[in-house]
Amino acid sequence: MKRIIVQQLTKTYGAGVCAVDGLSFTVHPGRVTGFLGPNGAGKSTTMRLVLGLDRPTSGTATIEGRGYASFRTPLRHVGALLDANAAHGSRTACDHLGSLAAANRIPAGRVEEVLGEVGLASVAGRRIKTFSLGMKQRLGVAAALLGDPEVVMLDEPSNGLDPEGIIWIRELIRRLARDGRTVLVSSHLMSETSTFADHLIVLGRGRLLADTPMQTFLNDRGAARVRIRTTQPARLLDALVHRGYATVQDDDGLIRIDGLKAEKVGAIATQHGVPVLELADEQPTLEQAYLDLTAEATEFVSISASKSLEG
Ligand SMILES: Nc1ncnc2c1ncn2[C@@H]1O[C@H](COP(=O)(O)OP(=O)(O)OP(=O)(O)O)[C@@H](O)[C@H]1O
Repeated sequence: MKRIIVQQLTKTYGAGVCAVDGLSFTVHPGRVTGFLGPNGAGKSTTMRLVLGLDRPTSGTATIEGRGYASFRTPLRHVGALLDANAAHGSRTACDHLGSLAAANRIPAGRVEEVLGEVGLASVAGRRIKTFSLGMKQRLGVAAALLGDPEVVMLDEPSNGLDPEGIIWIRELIRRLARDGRTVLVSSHLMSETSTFADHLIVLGRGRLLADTPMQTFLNDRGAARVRIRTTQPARLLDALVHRGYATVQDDDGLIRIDGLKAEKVGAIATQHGVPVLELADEQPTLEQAYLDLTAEATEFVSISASKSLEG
């Protein structure tokens, strides 16, 4: 299977905007690579450069060394969903996919197959302009899958999807990787990315901030945290605060302690004769780890967020 290889990629728009700045990374087959970064970090620009929709100012973005434009039937090698609104609204879903299939020497029967796969079989003859955003997203995914490509790139694929659609796209993404394909998926939704990504590439202001397995990213960035539930929270809180640990108590009596492991908290509880109902180390969330990494690289922070950063 082919890799996406980005080497020293730079894209400057007009006089001042450096959307992508000396970027190098490789997206490998057989796993899902989550592509993360704040608004304006350069994710879409990078994907557009891989697809030959824009020319790099310098550097290269290739499929195993070959530029996208050099493929005579590109959809049989690379499938991508970038903009769900890109399809002509006056065409039917079937016509739209049919013309893509013809241009890429893909058997016409494949159109019906992918429409079924994305759940649009019953609206195949409807004009695309009558589709909801979620339906357009599904059609974009159908176009990406049409040529049974080895490489799949999806930009915000769950945009506009209902809860059932979100589960569907997650499973589809996982399956594409299990098939051995090279899968790059951008998203702003951290909780969702953590359900499908094996590996992460994080951009900030056009530069590479991280290129790492997701579990390593979580372990390296997330602080240790324990949660404990007891019948005597006040007594335990007393003992913990006395030792100088930061604690937070939820309304339902659950206590969270930063910077400690469950073993240590259990020992303190035992020492003070506090009965324990629940005790566990908490896995750091992708959101915490990501915010920690990107705090300094965020181009568009809200006014309240920037005030709290200054404070
Ligand atoms: N055609 C263009 N002309 C001028 N500037 C552009 C153009 N396309 C993108 N940019 C700028 O390049 C930077 C990167 O944009 P890009 O859309 O790649 O970021 P992104 O990470 O995909 O953001 P988002 O998460 O908001 O989709 C931004 O500052 C953006 O304004």
